[in-house]
Amino acid sequence: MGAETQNKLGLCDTDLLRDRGVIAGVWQEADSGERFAVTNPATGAVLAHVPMMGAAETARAIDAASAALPGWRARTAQDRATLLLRWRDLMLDAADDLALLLTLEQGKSLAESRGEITYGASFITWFAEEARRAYGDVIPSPKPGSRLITIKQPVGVVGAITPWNFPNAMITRKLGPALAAGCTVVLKPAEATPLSAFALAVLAERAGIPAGVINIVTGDPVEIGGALTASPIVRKISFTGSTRVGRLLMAQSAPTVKRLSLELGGNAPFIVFNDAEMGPAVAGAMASKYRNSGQTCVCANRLFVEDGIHDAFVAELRAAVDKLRVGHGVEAGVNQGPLINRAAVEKVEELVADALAKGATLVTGGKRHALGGCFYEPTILTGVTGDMRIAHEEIFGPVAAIQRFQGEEEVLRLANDTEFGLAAYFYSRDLGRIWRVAEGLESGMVGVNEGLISTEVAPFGGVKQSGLGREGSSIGLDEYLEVKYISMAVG
Ligand SMILES: NC(=O)C1=CN([C@@H]2O[C@H](COP(=O)(O)OP(=O)(O)OC[C@H]3O[C@@H](n4cnc5c(N)ncnc54)[C@H](OP(=O)(O)O)[C@@H]3O)[C@@H](O)[C@H]2O)C=CC1
Ligand SMILES: O=C(O)CCCC(=O)O
Repeated sequence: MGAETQNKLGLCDTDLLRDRGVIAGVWQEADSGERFAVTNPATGAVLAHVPMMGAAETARAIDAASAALPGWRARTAQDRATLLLRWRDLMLDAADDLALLLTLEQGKSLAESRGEITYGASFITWFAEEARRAYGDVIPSPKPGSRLITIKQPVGVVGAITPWNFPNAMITRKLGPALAAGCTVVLKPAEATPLSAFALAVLAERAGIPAGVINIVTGDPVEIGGALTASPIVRKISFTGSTRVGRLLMAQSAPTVKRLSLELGGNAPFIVFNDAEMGPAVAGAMASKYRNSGQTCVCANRLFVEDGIHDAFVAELRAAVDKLRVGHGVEAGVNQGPLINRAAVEKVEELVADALAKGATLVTGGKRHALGGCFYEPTILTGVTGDMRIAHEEIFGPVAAIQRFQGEEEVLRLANDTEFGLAAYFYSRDLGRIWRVAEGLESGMVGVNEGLISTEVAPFGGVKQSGLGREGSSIGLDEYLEVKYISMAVG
């Protein structure tokens, strides 16, 4: 890419903008020479053209990761940690550029992008530290003259497939533990947001992470996913994205019996009981619902508000929503960027139209924003009921869909009436209820009196059809390690 194109985006370090995949340390085009455009969802402007790779390039990337594996896993955990921390430092030094690139290709506000870069880097720090604590066990033997021990070893080559809603942090949440454990990776970032992935690879190279440890292929998701899952060399698939694709990857991984981490769709309930403190409940709903314009898998998807507090809560939520500022993420003061593409806007429109046709009430918003393109107005609907699509499907947009309820029993039944089980939130000041509801919710994560619960130190993941495994936390490293049991006769 020419220096002029790179400079156009306003990066200080123009070398961070790349437009090729990387295999065995070599930045390269697709075999066919074909490319596809990466656009800014706020303006439609083309940011870059990147390679349309497929099965053949993926096979070479797998071979590169396999060739790099013996050297990488043989290093000490301390050595890998040193390189990872150097990579982390470079990310933080380049935070402004990484955030700008992220906002340009994904749309979220610069403030949110900066937050994501810090959050993304935190996974590298955490797993660099955890790498040195991949302890095994000594097991008291049931027979004399024998010693039983376990050791932990890297799974091997990992295929990582990541989504567009967190173009930085979903990569570091997978590559941090994979590399720390001693695995090598073939990464397929989302079609909409490959530039953040390439920038991370540039920094990894500068940090001294050897060629072949991180390989990136962009292009046809079916071909790339097919090649990764079919390969007997790839021992694990780590995926974040829709439940539909997660199911597919699980089925495709069956013939080679791969390890799987699947972080899939959510339908988070956000429950406000009569005894909740109003201020924090509204602030939590704003954070949980409107972060990233509603495009996270842990966003409040269904808000259940108890009868006695319902009208006051809706009024306060509306006051807060009406203060949101929609616009291009790079503009000062904007906190609601565009949705990722036209299809996302159309899906939100369909869900809102279906709800209104079935009797929901529009409190505010409810249509495309005057800015046009991919912008949608922050919206509140009340009177939502279980027969509406919006109560069952992931909205992935800035729409608060509010249902009224009476009592703990009813709301637990409603909250659990979904095939998903990722995050759930509730607000109450009753200690007994807090325990009962936290235990009764069918979800992998629960926020009690808070709407933002993600952190690198805690296990992130779901139950039911929201996925398998956990990312972050000490458990997150185990997802990339195999336990080997060694039994020794010592005479
Ligand atoms: N859990 C979460 O965080 C996310 C949930 N979603 C949910 O999914 C909906 C659709 O979003 P979408 O971006 O289409 O999600 P997808 O699940 O389609 O995309 C996620 C990743 O999977 C890749 N992918 C798509 N099809 C295949 C395949 N057959 N084999 C292997 N990889 C594949 C995508 O590639 P490519 O980009 O090239 O298509 C992307 O890298 C959203 O509206 C939301 O409801 C979406 C993103 C994240
Ligand atoms: O939407 C996702 O897939 C991840 C949510 C971001 C986070 O809170 O970690």
